[in-house]
Amino acid sequence: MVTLPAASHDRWNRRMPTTPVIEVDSLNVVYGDFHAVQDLSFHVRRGELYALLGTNGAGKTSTLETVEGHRKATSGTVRVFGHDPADRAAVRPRMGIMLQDSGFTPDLTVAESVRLVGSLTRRTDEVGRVLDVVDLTRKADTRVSQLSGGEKRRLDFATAVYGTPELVFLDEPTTGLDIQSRDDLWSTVDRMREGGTTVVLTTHYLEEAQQHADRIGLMHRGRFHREGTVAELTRTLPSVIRFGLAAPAPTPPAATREEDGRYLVETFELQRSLSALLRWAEDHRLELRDLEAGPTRLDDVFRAIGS
Ligand SMILES: Nc1ncnc2c1ncn2[C@@H]1O[C@H](COP(=O)(O)OP(=O)(O)OP(=O)(O)O)[C@@H](O)[C@H]1O
Repeated sequence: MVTLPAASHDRWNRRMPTTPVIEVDSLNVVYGDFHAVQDLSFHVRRGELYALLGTNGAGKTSTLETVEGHRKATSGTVRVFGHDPADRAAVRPRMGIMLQDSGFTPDLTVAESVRLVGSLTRRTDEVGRVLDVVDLTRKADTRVSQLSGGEKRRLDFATAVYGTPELVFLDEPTTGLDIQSRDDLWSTVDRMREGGTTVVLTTHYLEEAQQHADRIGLMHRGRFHREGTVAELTRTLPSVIRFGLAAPAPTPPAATREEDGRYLVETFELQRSLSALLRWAEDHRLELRDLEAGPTRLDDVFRAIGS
């Protein structure tokens, strides 16, 4: 079971100054008679990694498109570096956006595509440096149409890396990447953050959000279901102990049987419940098979939505 990165909250409290890079206040996005984003407010501070997560159709894309300046708010205010994001000249050179598909022209080479990022964003960088960071140096002269899915994703990442912008949006950044490429991407993001870059992340890989985010906004049906640090989001749910028993065995105390025949103990006192269970197993000379014990994971917070 995953152990919570206890450092996350502390790290954020210790190191993050309070200057907001993104300020969203009472944002509403309405499509026809459908209210997709409802009175949403959140701030992202300089240097913070903020993960906007949520159920399908929760309104994440609508929110991000508004913050990125691609969509107009129906009402409410959005400020990026203190500017209206529609003021592209003021905002765009300072932010890098890694979309789910950047839509690079298939006939351009990788190097030409990266160069194009520079001229479109008006940020300065060395094409060679960017290719090196996203590990595409060997593919510099390859056409975009000939890249593998993972290589295309790394080229998408170049849009966020080019010129090391102050603010980076990563939309499902690691989808389609192998483990090595994922680790490399996160190392690059970590290095950018050490230099002060602010990151807004959306992902369906909750473990990545749990591991890397300072704070999480968890959306459901246009609103925040919860918002806070990973620890704050998971603290309100009990920790869990799961194990199996060789039949026949007496029912262990405080445990419920799950559909797969394993037992589940939910507790707000993990250490005490675990030692009670171990004593019980010892007394009955029973083996607790595939014993797992740990705090609530972000997955469990998601599963609790609507329940
Ligand atoms: N242009 C549009 N016209 C009408 N409805 C829209 C439009 N764009 C989005 N919606 C609706 O608004 C809601 C929020 O959509 P949005 O794409 O922002 O959600 P999301 O959280 O990004 O979802 P997912 O995780 O499924 O990508 C959905 O119910 C969607 O069908």
